[in-house]
Amino acid sequence: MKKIHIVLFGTGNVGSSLIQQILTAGEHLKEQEGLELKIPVIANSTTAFFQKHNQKPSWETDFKVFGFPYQLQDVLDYVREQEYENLVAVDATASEEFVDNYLTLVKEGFHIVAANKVANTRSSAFYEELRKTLRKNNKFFLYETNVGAGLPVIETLRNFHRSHEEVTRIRGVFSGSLSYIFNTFCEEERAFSEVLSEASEKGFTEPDPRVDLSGKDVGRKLLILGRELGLKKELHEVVIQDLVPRHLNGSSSLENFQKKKKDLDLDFLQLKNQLKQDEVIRHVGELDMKTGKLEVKLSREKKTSALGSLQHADSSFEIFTKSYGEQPVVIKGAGAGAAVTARGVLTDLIKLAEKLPS
Ligand SMILES: NC(=O)c1ccc[n+]([C@@H]2O[C@H](COP(=O)([O-])OP(=O)(O)OC[C@H]3O[C@@H](n4cnc5c(N)ncnc54)[C@H](OP(=O)(O)O)[C@@H]3O)[C@@H](O)[C@H]2O)c1
Ligand SMILES: N[C@@H](CCO)C(=O)O
Repeated sequence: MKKIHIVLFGTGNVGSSLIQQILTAGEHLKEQEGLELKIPVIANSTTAFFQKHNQKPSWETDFKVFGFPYQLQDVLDYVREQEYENLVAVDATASEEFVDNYLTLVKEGFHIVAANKVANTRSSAFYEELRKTLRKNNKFFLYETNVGAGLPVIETLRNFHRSHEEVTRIRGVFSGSLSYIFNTFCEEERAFSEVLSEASEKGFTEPDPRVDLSGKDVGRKLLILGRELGLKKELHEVVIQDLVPRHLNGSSSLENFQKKKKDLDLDFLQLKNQLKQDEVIRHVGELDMKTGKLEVKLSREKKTSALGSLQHADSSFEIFTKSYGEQPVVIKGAGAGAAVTARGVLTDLIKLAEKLPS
């Protein structure tokens, strides 16, 4: 039986669903994959919990009762002392700062599986250094859920790139939360801020929903896909339509934004009122490999079009390549949500295990 030891950072929507899915899939993984996934350490931003035995369904209570304030070094010391084999750090945070730990984690013997998009969208220098450090230490970094949650977008693109298939363009609705927000807002007579709150409650938005509304989250996804295809770009080069009013942007607090988010309602209502009867608003990302342009913007689409007819929190990625010609390869489905994202992380863990010795 192959054993993987997971140190989980982040116990929010994605992290907690992942624990539940690993617990539920435990016997199946042992029987079908010959794989045992253990989670000896669970941590959020302030508290860590060292599980002396395997994880239990009661992990949340244990986390509250036995969790303690920690530094990363405490975790590193603990896992070294336990001599765990096949260590994996799962980054289910949205933290910019946590990514500062990646190089240390790799040097300390961890593979990394990340839902967090930050590492892949920092400077090219960091992007390269991380990959160099991974190679030098024979470690793997998997991050399928960085784009399209559980949808196999990165894997598909990587397969095209590896087989020398020329990807010319990718267009689509890259954001699950903004898909839900505009699908609902255009369909129903409700205030924009109300729909935004609902998307957050359903776990579709980033912890700070302005990361979605500002277009930064989709900008990141475009950059991640572009870099997979060999494009040398930085996040600041993505052309982004920012939907956050200036007085509520990153220089004001999240609390202030939550208090005043009704300020968004009038502008979006006016936008909706300008639509023709057969039109809807969609939040669209475009990556043009020929010009190297990456763009995030709102677009008026026909209700009957592929993007106009999207439902729920569905994303849709239209991938144009040389061999497929005018007809794109389309990957479509839930683009956000704890369950689908956690399933994508779990799939990455299984793929990682296949690469490791027994
Ligand atoms: N939700 C989705 O549909 C979806 C889809 C694809 C990818 N993702 C990505 O998945 C990640 C998590 O999303 P989420 O919805 O689960 O967010 P969330 O519910 O806000 O959870 C974030 C978790 O990260 C923890 N955290 C923050 N900083 C940390 C640090 N420095 N060290 C350890 N833990 C830290 C938080 O702990 P505290 O409570 O202590 O702050 C919290 O437990 C994000 O990067 C997001 O982009 C999400
Ligand atoms: N906030 C992101 C989560 C998935 O990355 C979205 O709405 O698409």
